[in-house]
Amino acid sequence: MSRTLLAVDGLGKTFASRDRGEPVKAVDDVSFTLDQGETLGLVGESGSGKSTITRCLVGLERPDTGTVTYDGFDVLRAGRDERRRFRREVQLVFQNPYASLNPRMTVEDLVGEQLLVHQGRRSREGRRERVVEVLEMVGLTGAHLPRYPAQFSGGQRQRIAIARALVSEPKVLICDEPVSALDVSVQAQVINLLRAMRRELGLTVLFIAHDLAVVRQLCDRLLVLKDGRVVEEGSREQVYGAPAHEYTRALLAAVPIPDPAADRARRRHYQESR
Ligand SMILES: Nc1ncnc2c1ncn2[C@@H]1O[C@H](COP(=O)(O)OP(=O)(O)OP(=O)(O)O)[C@@H](O)[C@H]1O
Repeated sequence: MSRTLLAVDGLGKTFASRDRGEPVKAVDDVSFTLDQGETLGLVGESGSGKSTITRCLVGLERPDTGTVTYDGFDVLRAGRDERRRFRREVQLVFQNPYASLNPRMTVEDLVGEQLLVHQGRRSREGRRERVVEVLEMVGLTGAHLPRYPAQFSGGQRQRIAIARALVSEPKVLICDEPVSALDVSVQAQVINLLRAMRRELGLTVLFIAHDLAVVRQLCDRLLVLKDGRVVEEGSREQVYGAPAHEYTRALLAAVPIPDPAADRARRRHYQESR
């Protein structure tokens, strides 16, 4: 039986309105679990509450209600040691690699900093060795160590951000729209990298996105959010094959989703008709 690594129960967050109108219920009684080894997609349009959930999960926002449990302990009320463990084992990859990487730091320092924070015992040489190892895992090399973020393309910067997240050997990766700031041609490369990392490192992934075509390529299970509430939850096959909620059907209708089975059937039909 699979083991639950992260559990969110009854999460709620209301903000005072930015324009002095009605308060905004950004997250409304959201519950879900993330099992070890699985990739769960959190999807919904802009404003559906995805970022607020992520921010509550990693402690950047304090929820009004609910609990977040990681590997058996209550994250929001954890002691120092448990909080440190959570910060090491649960890593984030953000949407925008242009904003998330400090432009004044070299690749060696950007990635190595995470080792200092989480595993301070290593020597400078030991850190460099591990940084090179993880750069090679994401398709970069030791030659990139002295370079600055501005010397890289968007896709390469996201590889650096992924290396930074992976260097402390996390168990869970939370990816908040990790490819939506990238060109479509580069998106596929980064998705393939994430897929390979997940397989090779046995990672558990929470993948947040508004693009259902991207989510389909990666996720085993999906949670569809609307106005801060979960309106649909199911396996990839269920949600894409037979969406139960009107809102999910509308989301699916709005994006061209590649469907290999339908493409094969169309090709067969074409060949047979010739
Ligand atoms: N600090 C804040 N103050 C007031 N309202 C906020 C705040 N943060 C978020 N909201 C509101 O909460 C709702 C959910 O926002 P959130 O950013 O979580 O959605 P999202 O699905 O991540 O959208 P996006 O994809 O655009 O980031 C929105 O209506 C947003 O305007």
